[in-house]
Amino acid sequence: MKPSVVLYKTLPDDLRTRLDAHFNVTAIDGLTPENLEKYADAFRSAEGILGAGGKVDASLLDKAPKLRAASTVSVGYDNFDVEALNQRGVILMHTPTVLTETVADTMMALVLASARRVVEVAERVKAGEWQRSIGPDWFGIDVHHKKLGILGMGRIGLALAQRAHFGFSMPILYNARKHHEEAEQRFDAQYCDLDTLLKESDFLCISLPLTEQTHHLIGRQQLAKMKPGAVLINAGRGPVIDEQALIAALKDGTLHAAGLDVFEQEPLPVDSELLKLPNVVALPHIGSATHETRYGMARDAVENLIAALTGTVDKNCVNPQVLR
Ligand SMILES: NC(=O)c1ccc[n+]([C@@H]2O[C@H](COP(=O)([O-])OP(=O)(O)OC[C@H]3O[C@@H](n4cnc5c(N)ncnc54)[C@H](O)[C@@H]3O)[C@@H](O)[C@H]2O)c1
Ligand SMILES: O=C(O)[C@H](O)CO
Repeated sequence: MKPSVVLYKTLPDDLRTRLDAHFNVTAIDGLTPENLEKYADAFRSAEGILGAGGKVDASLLDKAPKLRAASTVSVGYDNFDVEALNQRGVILMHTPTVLTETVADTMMALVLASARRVVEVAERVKAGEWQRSIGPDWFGIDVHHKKLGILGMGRIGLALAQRAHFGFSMPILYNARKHHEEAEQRFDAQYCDLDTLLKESDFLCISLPLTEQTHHLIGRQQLAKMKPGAVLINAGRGPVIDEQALIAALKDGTLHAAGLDVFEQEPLPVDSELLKLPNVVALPHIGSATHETRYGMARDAVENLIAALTGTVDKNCVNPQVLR
């Protein structure tokens, strides 16, 4: 008999067909409390779950006693209680690598848009304000040759460093849990502590995961240490930055601008102060959102679940210790 799985994200037709060939699939539209109750039988018999978003914690796992594998269509897995998965021997699979270059493109787009005020001035053109040659009130700041600080030199940080080094002649500074030899050798990236990164970066780009250690890592004190007129970019996870402290730093001119793909609350509430600030470029968590990359992530998530439940896991596993 095919293993039962709960699918909580819509897949492209060919990937759904592939999933159906391996599993008895119950498709639901998200891990809402209502769906957990409505599809209680499906969760009770599920050996696998596949989807994106929603909390997977002990209370959900208690409803799925047969669960052996969870496959997320994302690289970030801060919405999973990994400790609870480990205790129950559940493998967690994710989709690193396939999205790395696309997310680095998004970060570079945020760097350029924030520095050159692309969104703000384009809106002014649409509003009919371009009536004569523009003056300094439309100008931005240069990107090329400025210092780019990367907080979180992992897969995405490295791909961003490549773009900044070769494309924009930017010196690279970085902070991470350990030295990144490839970044140092290929892009002449210099490791430094967080304080130095804050003080010296013209552009501080965050590509960190959300963990207990990174939650509000950037708060009032850290923002105060940043170079006057610096630009802050975040495409890691929203709660890495204390959003109220960021709003204050943008309002009092400590920062030139911010380019944000992620927020403490998503979707960003429409009454957020951030949306009232002209020096904020706010994107709706589109880091990996291209047709090609979102398809690749869904494909990898399907293959990950097939490997975890019916084959051999040799990559993309968050907690390989469970397999031993
Ligand atoms: N905006 C988006 O759509 C989007 C898309 C993909 C990933 N992300 C986010 O980006 C994160 C990074 O992805 P990745 O593939 O580069 O991951 P990765 O694991 O390759 O890199 C993470 C880096 O962060 C560093 N790090 C972790 N904790 C740290 C700490 N306390 N202090 C300093 N450095 C620390 C690690 O050393 C590593 O260098 C994901 O976890 C996810 O949250 C966002
Ligand atoms: O972690 C990721 O893959 C992206 O943020 C999408 O959730």
